[in-house]
Amino acid sequence: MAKFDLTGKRVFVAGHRGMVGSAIVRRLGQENCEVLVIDRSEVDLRDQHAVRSWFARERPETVLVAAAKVGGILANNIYPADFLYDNVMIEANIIEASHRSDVDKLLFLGSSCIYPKFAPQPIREDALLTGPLEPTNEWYAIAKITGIKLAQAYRRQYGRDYISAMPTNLYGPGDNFDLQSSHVLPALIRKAHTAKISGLESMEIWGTGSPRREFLHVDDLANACIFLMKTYSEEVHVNVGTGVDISIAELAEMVAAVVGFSGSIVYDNSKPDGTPRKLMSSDLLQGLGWKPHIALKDGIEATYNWYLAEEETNRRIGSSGPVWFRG
Ligand SMILES: NC(=O)C1=CN([C@@H]2O[C@H](COP(=O)(O)OP(=O)(O)OC[C@H]3O[C@@H](n4cnc5c(N)ncnc54)[C@H](OP(=O)(O)O)[C@@H]3O)[C@@H](O)[C@H]2O)C=CC1
Ligand SMILES: C[C@H]1O[C@H](OP(=O)(O)OP(=O)(O)OC[C@H]2O[C@@H](n3cnc4c(=O)[nH]c(N)nc43)[C@H](O)[C@@H]2O)[C@@H](O)[C@@H](O)C1=O
Repeated sequence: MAKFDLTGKRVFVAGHRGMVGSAIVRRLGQENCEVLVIDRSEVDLRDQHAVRSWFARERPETVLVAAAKVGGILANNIYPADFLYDNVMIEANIIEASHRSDVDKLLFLGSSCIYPKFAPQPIREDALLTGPLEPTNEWYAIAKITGIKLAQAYRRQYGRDYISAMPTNLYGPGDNFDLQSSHVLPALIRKAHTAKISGLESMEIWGTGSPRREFLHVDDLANACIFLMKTYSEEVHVNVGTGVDISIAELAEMVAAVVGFSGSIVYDNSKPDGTPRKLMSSDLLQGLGWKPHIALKDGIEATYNWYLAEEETNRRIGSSGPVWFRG
């Protein structure tokens, strides 16, 4: 298929207030296109009628699906119904409404958790559906696999150019720093910062510290999304990562060093480790000509600075809770 041109297009970013959606909106500022967004208070994306009506009225020409029920290992484990139901409804409604409204280009965002818990490393795209999932996030994973399959099904049955990208663990400005529902990297920033300013001797982290994860800055992801929108038109989903992973223990040391916390790190083994390792193969995406630019340490420094600025803003406006607290 021909390369896709965003120029002059009405581009709907679903989930524009989230970490990924807001990064995509920032990145689209470099394109000559019109960005459309919806507030959740106006349209709950789980509501089929509301979604269809909005599409019929606003007529987007292309769509990026960054809306989802998202959370770290604990939230995924505690709220399986929300992670399955919300995500299936959001993606099914948006993909079906896009087809009805004749949207021909759509990018669906999944997650590296779609792959089997013990997939061979680095995990290639063809590892999908080759083995059992990690139990802490199988509900979310099944919803995300459904999203990939929906995009493929509309391509096969209706010839739609609907593509899917599978990001690795993400972080950056706009992340969720609530300790119960967040992912590990923002949690470690907040824990190290709290321990530092409280003069604590230690900070506690979950699990054994031995699991390995791959981390990508959200601005790199946003770049990859636009790159794929413009250049990619195949049925197979595309992994988006750095190709490099790190243990949670090493990550905790790195975050503590950036934040300036010099106490000890204590492991709470009652919390789950989850998948032992999920390093994705980046061969497909890098073969297409894309690569990330933000090194992990630089990205953590920038994210910590963003966190401090948010905290300062809250202090100045006398907010009862930080704006980044989503508990
Ligand atoms: N964060 C990560 O590490 C990773 C994320 N991803 C994927 O990237 C995408 C975005 O994630 P991320 O930005 O981190 O998540 P966020 O939680 O930051 O953002 C999710 C967005 O979806 C919106 N949303 C959720 N439910 C509804 C609903 N029912 N109706 C309307 N809007 C809704 C939220 O709206 P509101 O702001 O109003 O709450 C929010 O804007 C997801 O598809 C996720 O699976 C993939 C891999 C890793
Ligand atoms: C993106 C991805 O994110 C999730 O999968 P995950 O990678 O397992 O998620 P996580 O970031 O929460 O944890 C990574 C590792 O870090 C350890 N860990 C230590 N200390 C803290 C801590 O304080 N908080 C958290 N959250 N984890 C901690 C934790 O025990 C685990 O070993 C799923 O939502 C999945 O569906 C998904 O898509």
